[in-house]
Amino acid sequence: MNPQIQKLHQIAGKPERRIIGLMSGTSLDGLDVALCRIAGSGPATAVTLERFATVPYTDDLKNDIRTIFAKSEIDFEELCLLNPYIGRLHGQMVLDCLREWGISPVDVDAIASHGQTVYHAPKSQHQRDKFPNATLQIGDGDHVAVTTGIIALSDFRQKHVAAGGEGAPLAVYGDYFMFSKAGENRILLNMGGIANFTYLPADEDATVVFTTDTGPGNTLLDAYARKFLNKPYDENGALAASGTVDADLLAALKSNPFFDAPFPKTTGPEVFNPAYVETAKIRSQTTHIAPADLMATLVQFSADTIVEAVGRLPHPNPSPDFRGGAYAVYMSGGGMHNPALTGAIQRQLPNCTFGRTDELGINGDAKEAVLFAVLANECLTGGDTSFGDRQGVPSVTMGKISLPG
Ligand SMILES: Nc1ncnc2c1ncn2[C@@H]1O[C@H](COP(=O)(O)OP(=O)(O)OP(=O)(O)O)[C@@H](O)[C@H]1O
Ligand SMILES: CC(=O)N[C@H]1[C@@H]2OC[C@@H](O2)[C@@H](O)[C@@H]1O[C@H](C)C(=O)O
Repeated sequence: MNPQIQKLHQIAGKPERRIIGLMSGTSLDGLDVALCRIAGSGPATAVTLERFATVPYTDDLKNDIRTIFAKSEIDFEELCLLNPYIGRLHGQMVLDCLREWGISPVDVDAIASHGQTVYHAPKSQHQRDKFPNATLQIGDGDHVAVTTGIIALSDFRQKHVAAGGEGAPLAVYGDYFMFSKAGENRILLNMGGIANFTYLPADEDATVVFTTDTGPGNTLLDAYARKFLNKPYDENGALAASGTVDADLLAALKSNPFFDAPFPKTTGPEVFNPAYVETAKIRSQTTHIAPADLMATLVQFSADTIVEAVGRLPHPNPSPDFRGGAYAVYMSGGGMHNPALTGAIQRQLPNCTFGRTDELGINGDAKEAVLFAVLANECLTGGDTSFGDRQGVPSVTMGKISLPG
């Protein structure tokens, strides 16, 4: 037997595995590196987050990625070059983190690498009959494995698409395994570039849970912070807090079929980008809106679309203590650090309690990276949870395996 297959077999049989989850999201702020200790699988998954770091992307790398990011027309050579380049870079970033943490690569069982999403095109968006849902992540797993000498699992989203999903959101699997709690109706709200939430009903029914994108989280805020402030984001929502919401522009921004489509659904910066905002400005005759008022309106747009999606949740199998729309909301992702955004959400959901996933043992900035470690763990050792026969939440394990030698 190939000794590496033997090693894979041995890792899959261990009672506990050390897996590094890697996530670099749509904000392009950096690579999240989460070193996890994971025991069990499925609903019995137990995760300890041992170390976490965000390795910032250089401006040079951000600019390189932006040349091909979320665009329908790109330089194909750039895409081809960035695929191995990002794989190697992510591998090197893992090695740098391990050195800093004083941990040897031989003490890590696997890396779970999300890669860099460069284009996301669910059918609802591309609307071309003969083509399926589609999504593309680069930073090939073979380069991660060979660079680090550690077995890598990667490209998680393709199996989801192959099995009938949109390739996202995948958070439902990790959220259900890690955060579902009998007796509490929970919402796990992640506010990254795009916002999404997972619905975890109090009866813990796996055939009911789902995650859905709700629309923009920080992506539009960041784009205009770059323009108005020459900064990567509007720190603590300061500019937004100094402005006033424009009702006409807000209505124009909300006028998109994505918001009326059923759950679960996905979107991305391919739809919600500055061109979308500029079109809405023209439609609402607000082209001369002041920067602070535009930021305030964009914050309200993100907040309202999150709140309105929560308001449309079904309430199946309510538990005896169901409080009619009162959920325990646990936030994660960079948007939880923006009080303008969290305030606008909390004001509109007075019956909900709000906390961060930190209270549940997982740092909210690390949650998505941890998710991929959990998905890799499931691919290696689990895979028998049935999420039912529903569109968007196929009962499959995900991740392709790259051997380092
Ligand atoms: N102090 C802060 N004030 C305002 N915004 C903040 C603050 N800290 C972080 N953010 C926001 O969080 C963003 C980073 O969030 P995160 O790392 O969750 O995004 P991501 O993982 O790239 O996104 P996605 O989940 O869509 O893939 C920043 O770009 C910024 O918009
Ligand atoms: C295609 C893609 O990379 N989507 C991301 C993105 O970031 C947030 C949102 O849009 C979500 O759908 C997804 O990531 C998380 C981790 C998910 O799949 O659950």
